[in-house]
Amino acid sequence: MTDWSTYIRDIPDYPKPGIVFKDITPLLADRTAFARAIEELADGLDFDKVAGIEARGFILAAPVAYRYGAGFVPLRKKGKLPFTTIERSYDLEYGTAAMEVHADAFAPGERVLIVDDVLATGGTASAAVELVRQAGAEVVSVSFLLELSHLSGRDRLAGVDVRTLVTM
Ligand SMILES: O=P(O)(O)OC[C@H]1O[C@H](OP(=O)(O)OP(=O)(O)O)[C@H](O)[C@@H]1O
Ligand SMILES: Nc1ncnc2[nH]cnc12
Repeated sequence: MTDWSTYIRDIPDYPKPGIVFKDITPLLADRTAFARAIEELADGLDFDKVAGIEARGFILAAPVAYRYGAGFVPLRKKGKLPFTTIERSYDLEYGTAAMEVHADAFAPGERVLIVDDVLATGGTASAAVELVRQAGAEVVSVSFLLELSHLSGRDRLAGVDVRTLVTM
């Protein structure tokens, strides 16, 4: 059993006063912890593609796709994708944003695993689920390194299979 919390540090008042930012860079920098995290984010799941959420989600989602022989699809912040896109707006713990995916990113019915680093309010992840479904694919699961349980993000993912490696 890995004690993931030893690799995640608290940064108070970042990026705004009152927010305790969970910094995962110590975990990423540790070869054993990083490899285990990639393994455990998707262990036992059956999927065709991994959709990664910009930006920190990309760091995890692309290695998961490579490790499990799946394709990778970026879910990007508005204005970054060059082809025709589908868009969704969402709220964050510290602001609002919009997310896009290429309209042709998935074949109809493809099985998709969504990967991100942190589940906080669930605004980002629920927008990602809607976006992937709107693009014609099936969301098999959403996997996170870390869940901030006091923000109740799981409530916004009701009916979706959710996996988190550590809860804080
Ligand atoms: O559950 P929520 O309240 O939606 O918050 C979680 C999201 O917030 C962070 O992303 P952020 O938008 O800060 O972007 P970054 O990955 O580019 O730093 C994090 O990486 C998640 O995507
Ligand atoms: N407190 C937090 N720390 C790191 N990433 C986050 N994303 C949303 N809230 C966050």
